[in-house]
Amino acid sequence: MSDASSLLVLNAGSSSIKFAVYGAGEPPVNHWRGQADGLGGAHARFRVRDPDGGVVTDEALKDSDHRSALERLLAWLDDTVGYDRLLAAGHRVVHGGVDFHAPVRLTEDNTAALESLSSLAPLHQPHNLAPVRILADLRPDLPQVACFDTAFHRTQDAVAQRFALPREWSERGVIRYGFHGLSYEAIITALREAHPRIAPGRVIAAHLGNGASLCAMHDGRSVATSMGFTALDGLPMGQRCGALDPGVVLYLLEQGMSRDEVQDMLYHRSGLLGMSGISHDMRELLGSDAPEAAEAVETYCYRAAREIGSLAVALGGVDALVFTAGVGENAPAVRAGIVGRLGSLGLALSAPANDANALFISAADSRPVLVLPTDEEGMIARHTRALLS
Ligand SMILES: Nc1ncnc2c1ncn2[C@@H]1O[C@H](COP(=O)(O)OP(=O)(O)O)[C@@H](O)[C@H]1O
Ligand SMILES: CC(=O)OP(=O)(O)O
Ligand SMILES: [Mg+2]
Repeated sequence: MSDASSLLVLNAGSSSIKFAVYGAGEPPVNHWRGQADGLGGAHARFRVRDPDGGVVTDEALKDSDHRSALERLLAWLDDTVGYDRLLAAGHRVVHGGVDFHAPVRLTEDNTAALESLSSLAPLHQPHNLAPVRILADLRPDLPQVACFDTAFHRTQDAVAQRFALPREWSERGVIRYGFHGLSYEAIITALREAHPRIAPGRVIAAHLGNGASLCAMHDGRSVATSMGFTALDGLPMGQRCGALDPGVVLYLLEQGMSRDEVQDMLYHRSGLLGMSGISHDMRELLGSDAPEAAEAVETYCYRAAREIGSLAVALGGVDALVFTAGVGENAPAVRAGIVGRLGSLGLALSAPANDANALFISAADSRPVLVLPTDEEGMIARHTRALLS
């Protein structure tokens, strides 16, 4: 495969389709990134940027459904790289369940199998897979590949994946899958390439974005992670509750809430939004002087620090900590609120480096603490290329 051919990468959500276009050489090189957002609303837009952030296209979408957005994207690709130059589409699919441990070429059968996992990732799975169906219809000859958020964690020991439930349920796939695996793989790949002394060590990565989780890695392999059976577990997130006493769910049901109402509350009305009553957006909470905003941020940092302590035990110590994703890459106050609680692990920040969002933000006498941009799309491009060549 040559760089003259292109790979399309899609990360589709409920109201947006994020995409990136790569040259198909080794390694794939990014040419454009973009998104169709506001889908389903009155102000859907289609935007494309070059790798320097320059705006290539920014226009309103006449029709705001996912199919129209993909039609616009394909038309733009036809004009830009040409129909024959597009070799494949690689998709982020959040849940691979028991059966999918590595990227796969999508067929009718495995697409249906992945759709059947939708209740395990209601925020993501149906939206990740809708474009697969639409593209299969619009471009039946285009190979499509699914890359899973869960796959990277399948190397974990059984003890890390087990719930303390009756064995029959573990055997039926009720285990800790873990998510954000493409992001953690991108982080370990970046460490291997630029910081080869850190990569093989005991590394904890904190992916703090809309969803948030932690991953403990040793020798570049996932050892433990904070998310479990679904992407609700672990850290409090923008709108999701994170780890919760399961007795709370029973109590809510007993109080007369329906299953769907409980699901809506835990996925959409909890986390930073629920605690603050103001917003799910960390930027807004950090800029607010309401005490509820400060309490929500404090709980977020406290819980992340506690969970980092738990992962440090799973690793038998920690050699480096990496922050990534929207909050991790851009919010010095959150990093300070977390690392300020981790002195007992030998971790401390340099305030000026942290405030500058520098690559290394640790104090001189601390183990390394880094800020690294994640690149889920780049990882998908690499997997898609590898699977097809
Ligand atoms: N400068 C910033 N300060 C604080 N939080 C930020 C900043 N920039 C982005 N964020 C947070 O990052 C979150 C989005 O993270 P991101 O990784 O882009 O999410 P996703 O890719 O899952 O949609 C936003 O909800 C916002 O709260
Ligand atoms: C799995 C998950 O939570 O993903 P995101 O952070 O994109 O919502
Ligand atoms: Mg994300």
